[in-house]
Amino acid sequence: MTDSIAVLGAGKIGEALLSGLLTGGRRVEELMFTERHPERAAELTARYGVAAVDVATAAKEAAVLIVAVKPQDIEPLLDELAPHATADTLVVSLCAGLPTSLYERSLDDGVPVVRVMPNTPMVVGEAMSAISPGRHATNDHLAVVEELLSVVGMVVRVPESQQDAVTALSGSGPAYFFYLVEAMIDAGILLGLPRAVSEKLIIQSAVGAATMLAKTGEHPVILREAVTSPAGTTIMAIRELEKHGVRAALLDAIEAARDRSQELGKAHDPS
Ligand SMILES: NC(=O)C1=CN([C@@H]2O[C@H](COP(=O)(O)OP(=O)(O)OC[C@H]3O[C@@H](n4cnc5c(N)ncnc54)[C@H](O)[C@@H]3O)[C@@H](O)[C@H]2O)C=CC1
Ligand SMILES: O=C(O)[C@@H]1CCC=N1
Repeated sequence: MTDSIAVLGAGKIGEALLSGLLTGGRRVEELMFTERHPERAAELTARYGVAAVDVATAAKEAAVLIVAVKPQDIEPLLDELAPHATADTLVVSLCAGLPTSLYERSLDDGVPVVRVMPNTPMVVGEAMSAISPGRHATNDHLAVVEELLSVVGMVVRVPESQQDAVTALSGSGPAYFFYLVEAMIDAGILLGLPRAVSEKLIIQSAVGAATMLAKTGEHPVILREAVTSPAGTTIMAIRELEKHGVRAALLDAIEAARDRSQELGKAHDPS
């Protein structure tokens, strides 16, 4: 099993990872984090018992450093990290858009970097994480990251050139499903159902549909056709979705997210 792990920047995704790792069997003593805001650090230590440390301590004590700050905050973090990271430190970036080359330019030659796009369902052990090696990351480094992240969900390897698309699909993906669920609950309210009933109906339908997708291996079209009776209720709803361009809206939305991921990378590229 991997040695100690430090999360650098314990916001939403950093906390989701810490909590997922603890639920998945990691011991508190194997984990640590850095956090710019002391109140936030105190809150997390109180909640999980994990120690807040400084970057120098994290780099000295942890075998894996997981960067989870906003892309916009990466430069000061790299300035802090650069004097301490060596070829024995594995740096794992969770930051949307940021290429491994950005880290390699700032850190000593030979520091291995793995770029990861996870998602928040890691908090319930159902993350989808895609990982890509930087220039100095070997198969062994990828295996370490796979082992670490498999505790909180599924892991796939992708070429780094696909990471902006992955970010738009599975990194942001949970938000699209939450948005859809929110809108469907509102529809229940529109039809006069009590909110609690509407929430229960839609959330269990989402769980059921997701479980069917995951467990039957059937294509979504086949599963949808099985719900859609001739001249029935479902086809009336599908016609409205098509009329309102929901499919095209999704294609545009995910393309916009991919473009934003590319922009975030370019904003930190001096060339
Ligand atoms: N929220 C999500 O669903 C996902 C986020 N990501 C990526 O994870 C990263 C973090 O995102 P969130 O957790 O949503 O942001 P966040 O703003 O909730 O968390 C970032 C944390 O880093 C801390 N921080 C900033 N600079 C620091 C420094 N120099 N030293 C120590 N702590 C520092 C901030 O105080 C904050 O608590 C981003 O790069 C994002 O692209 C990736 C996948 C999913
Ligand atoms: O919205 C964002 O930029 C981050 C990256 C993927 C999910 N949340």
